[in-house]
Amino acid sequence: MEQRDETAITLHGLFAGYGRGTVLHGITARVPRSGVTAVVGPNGSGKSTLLSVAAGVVAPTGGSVRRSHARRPAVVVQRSAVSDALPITVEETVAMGRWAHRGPWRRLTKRDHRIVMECMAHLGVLDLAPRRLGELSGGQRQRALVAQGLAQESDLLLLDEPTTGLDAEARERISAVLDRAGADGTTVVQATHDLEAAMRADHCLLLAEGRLAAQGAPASVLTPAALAGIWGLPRLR
Ligand SMILES: Nc1ncnc2c1ncn2[C@@H]1O[C@H](COP(=O)(O)OP(=O)(O)OP(=O)(O)O)[C@@H](O)[C@H]1O
Repeated sequence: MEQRDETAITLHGLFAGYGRGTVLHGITARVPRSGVTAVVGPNGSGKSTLLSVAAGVVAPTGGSVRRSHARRPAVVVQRSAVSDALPITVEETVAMGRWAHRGPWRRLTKRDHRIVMECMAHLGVLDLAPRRLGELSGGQRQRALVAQGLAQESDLLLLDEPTTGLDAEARERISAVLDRAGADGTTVVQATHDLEAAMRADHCLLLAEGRLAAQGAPASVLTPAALAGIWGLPRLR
C-alpha cells in the first residue's frame, strides 16, 4: 500500500513498439509520485515510446504498465511535431489546455481564462499572447507548449524534450516551472537529451537500445562510466 502511494507509474517487463517492430524490451521500472523524473538515452533508445506508453497512446505488447493517477495525463509533444503553418496564437494554444475540462466547443470559464493567463505568465510568454505560434522562435514556441501542458492541471505531466536545443534562459525558465510543478505534487516525466536538466531531476531512467540501463538518483545513474559506455562521452559537461 505504501509503495503504491509513492509510485506514480509502475512498468513491469514492458514490451512495446509499432507494428511488428519492438522498441521497448522488457522494461521494469518505476516513476515516483511527485517530483521530476528524467528519461535519458541516445537517439532511438525508446524515450518517446516510453512516454507514449505512459500516456496511454501506445499499448504494451507484453508486460504491464500501471498508472495511479486520477486525471488524464497532460502531454507536451516535441516542438518539431507542431506545424509552422498552424494558424493559432499563443493564447489559443494555451487555452486548448483547458479543453480537457470543457471540451472544444464549450465556452471557457473565468477560472479557465485566469489559469491560461497564469500559465503564460509562468512561462514568460504573456507578451506573446496574440502572436502566431508558427512565427515564434523555437524557445518561445516550446514555452507556449509547456504552458499548454501546465494549463491542463493534470497530476501527470509528460514532456518530450522540453529543453533540448534551447538557449540557457529558455532552458532555465522551463526547468524552474517543471521543478515547481513537481514540488507542488505533480508527477513530471520528461524525455531529455539535456544532461543538466536530467541531473537536477529527482529520479532518472536511463535507456539504451530499448532496454533499461539504470534507474535511480540522477547522480547514481548518469555516471561518467554510464555516459561513456552508452554515448562514448569522456565525461559529463
Ligand atoms: N510512430 C512510429 N512508427 C514506427 N516506428 C517508430 C515510431 N516512433 C518511433 N519509432 C521507432 O522507434 C524507435 C525508438 O524511437 P523513439 O522516438 O521512442 O526514441 P527516442 O529515444 O525518443 O529518440 P530521439 O532521442 O531521437 O527522440 C526508433 O527506431 C524509431 O524509428
